[in-house]
Amino acid sequence: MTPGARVQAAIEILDDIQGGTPAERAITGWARRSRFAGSKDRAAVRDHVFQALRCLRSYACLGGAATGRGVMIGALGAAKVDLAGMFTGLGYAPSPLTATEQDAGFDPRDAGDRMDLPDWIIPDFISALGGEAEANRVAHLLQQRAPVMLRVNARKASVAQAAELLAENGVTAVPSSTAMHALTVTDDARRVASSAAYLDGLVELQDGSSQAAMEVLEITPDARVLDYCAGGGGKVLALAARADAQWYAHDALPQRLKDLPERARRAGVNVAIVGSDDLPDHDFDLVLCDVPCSGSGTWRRNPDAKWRLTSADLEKLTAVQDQILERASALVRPGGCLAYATCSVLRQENEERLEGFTAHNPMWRVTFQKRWPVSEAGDGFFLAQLKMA
Ligand SMILES: C[S@@+](CC[C@H](N)C(=O)[O-])C[C@H]1O[C@@H](n2cnc3c(N)ncnc32)[C@H](O)[C@@H]1O
Repeated sequence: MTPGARVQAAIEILDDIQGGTPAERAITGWARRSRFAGSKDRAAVRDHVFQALRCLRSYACLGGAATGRGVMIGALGAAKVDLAGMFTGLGYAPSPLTATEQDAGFDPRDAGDRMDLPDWIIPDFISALGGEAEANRVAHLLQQRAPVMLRVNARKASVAQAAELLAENGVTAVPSSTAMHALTVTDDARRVASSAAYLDGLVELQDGSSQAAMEVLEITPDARVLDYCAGGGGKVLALAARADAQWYAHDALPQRLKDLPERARRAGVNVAIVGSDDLPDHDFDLVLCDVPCSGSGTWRRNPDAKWRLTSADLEKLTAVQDQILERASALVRPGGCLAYATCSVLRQENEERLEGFTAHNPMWRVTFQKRWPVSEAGDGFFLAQLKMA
């Protein structure tokens, strides 16, 4: 595909997304209809779409329209691409800009346009981040592509050994100060999944802030540790890499756990999967709740989510978070710990949930609480540890 044809494909996919189709489904649908597109074309089109979604409102201003075409005009203009050279109408390239389109763009003025956030969330976003300066900084980072980060499995390799092995397969990765075993991939992230370091369990894909959070949880030797919302198992695998304990994973949706056995095998650890009916009360030394959340600290990885989230969704999420805390707390043995984590920056999903929980359950107190900020080397993440008084 020519560069122009890739832009035209992105325009069509963005129109599909604006029409209500979730981004992943819109991209997959286009790829199925476009058998001529090779893997490099698919990656380039996906990159266009994801970057456009990160900056949907600001690009719509710059391009003068909130359509797929307007957004891509804004995106390419912001990237200083020669628009006349791209919008040629030749082959599958988009048609040339009309006179109206050439003059339609303007600089984003409103806060929501500048920050690329839905209007309804801006007050909460600013207050959660302690003021406009930090909110603008974070919003700006969410407009950019996220770093690709790896966690080196300390059971199998040092950070330096893992970086060396990755380099043999064409992946360049450098140590990150965000977490002890973190690497940031600086070149050819697409080769990670087929690299020997990945296939042999020396590295896992994991954001730096998640890694840093899993470094601070207290694990006593031989403890019984339950990852209550385990999903793909990223958190329990990070914990299992640093301590010897008995590891258990649970998820309300068991299909979410499907990759965990293979990931645990690669990592060289045992993680037992437990169903909801097989969870005895007061049985675990530590129960980690990495709860479902808005993902607002990770919106640069999943930018579609920031436009889909509504205030009603946020309310439903906080109700689920409360239910999880209540249920998970009953699984902790006397003297044990409960951990609560989100990848959200919002107070409603973090501090306010803990305030509500400890108000209803005064025997629990928060012993540790930390926010990891959105940065060049990590997503927004929140972790609290609670003990029974
Ligand atoms: C943030 S994701 C977990 C990510 C995972 N810990 C990781 O590191 O890969 C939240 C998970 O919670 C699960 N979940 C949702 N509601 C739940 C509930 N009531 N009880 C337990 N798990 C739930 C979801 O299916 C989802 O897999």
